[in-house]
Amino acid sequence: MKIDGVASRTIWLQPDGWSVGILDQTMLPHTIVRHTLRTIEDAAHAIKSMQVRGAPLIGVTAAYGVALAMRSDPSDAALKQALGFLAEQRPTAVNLRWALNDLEITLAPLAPKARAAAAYARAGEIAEDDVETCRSIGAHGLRLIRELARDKSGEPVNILTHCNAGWLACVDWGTATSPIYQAHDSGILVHVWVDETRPRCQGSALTAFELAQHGVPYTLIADNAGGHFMQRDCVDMVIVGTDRVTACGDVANKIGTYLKALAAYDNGVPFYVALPYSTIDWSIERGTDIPIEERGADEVLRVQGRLPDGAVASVAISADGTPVRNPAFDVTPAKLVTGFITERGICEASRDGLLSLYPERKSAAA
Ligand SMILES: CSC[C@H]1O[C@H](OP(=O)(O)O)[C@H](O)[C@@H]1O
Repeated sequence: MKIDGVASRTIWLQPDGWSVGILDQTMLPHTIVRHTLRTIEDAAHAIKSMQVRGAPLIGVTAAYGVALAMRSDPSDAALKQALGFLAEQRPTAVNLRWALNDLEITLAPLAPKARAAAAYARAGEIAEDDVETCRSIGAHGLRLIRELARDKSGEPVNILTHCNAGWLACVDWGTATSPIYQAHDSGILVHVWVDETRPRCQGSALTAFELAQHGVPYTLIADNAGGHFMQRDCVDMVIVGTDRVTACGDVANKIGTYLKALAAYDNGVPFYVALPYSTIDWSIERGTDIPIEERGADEVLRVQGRLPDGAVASVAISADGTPVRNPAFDVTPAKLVTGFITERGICEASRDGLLSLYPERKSAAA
């Protein structure tokens, strides 16, 4: 996608052929800052600090983190240490484990001297696969939006989304936003209700930013307003992303998603989850088995913003010493999900639904 009219991605291999560039998402929307990752520690910090975030992008960053580690020390011990170190950075998005498993399978059989080049090649393949996968998610999701548009008599299709499952959560296109971009680009009138998504405000800081850059009409709303707009027939569908879907269709996503799913269910609003194959965790069935990341208190106690003089600052919004819990994700049970939008098509949120699109998994899922 584009930033100020210039084609941009969230992560890229630098011209030197080994260091890795990233867009620092903790500085958006106020400033565009790009960093260079030169070590596995840089990659781990980028994931942990949420300079890069979003399940697919976390996976790609981890893959390049392994490549950086292999450039430094390709030994068996170093490979094992690198995989374990990166896996510790964030627990919920299954793409992190998926990518690390992929790199382990790719690199373990190789002679150490061959590992760095193979790791960079595989990380690049994973990144390019993510671009095509997200484009395909958009093509399938476009069909749903086009069907809704038929009944709108020239009015926009109103879509609510939560957090950021946009191109900033991936390498390009996004998951939840890809159908929106493709509908907009094909001339279908769309409007997006953007949940601000406290406490990290990925909606107000990231989704609003990328939709504005693409010229997609949107309205930023408080997280607590979504149910009200659904009740007033202002929402035609909900599309969110996900960090992990179980083999039976339960969905882990940014905290607050479950509440939106309840409001959608109560108001008969279609609730879709967009995801790539790499976000399906075939090893677990129940959403309650998904590890939920607990993040620091300051994310709730403080907000970052731009001062009148343009400087970006963090300010406290609660009294010092306020006790905080900060779960970063929640789990939406499959029964509240209308369907999944994947790179292979659309299916119901169930084991059978997922296996209808991924039949090669039937033996493993038995
Ligand atoms: C396409 S994955 C997007 C997914 O990841 C976000 O979490 P975070 O910003 O903490 O990495 C959020 O759950 C999005 O739906």
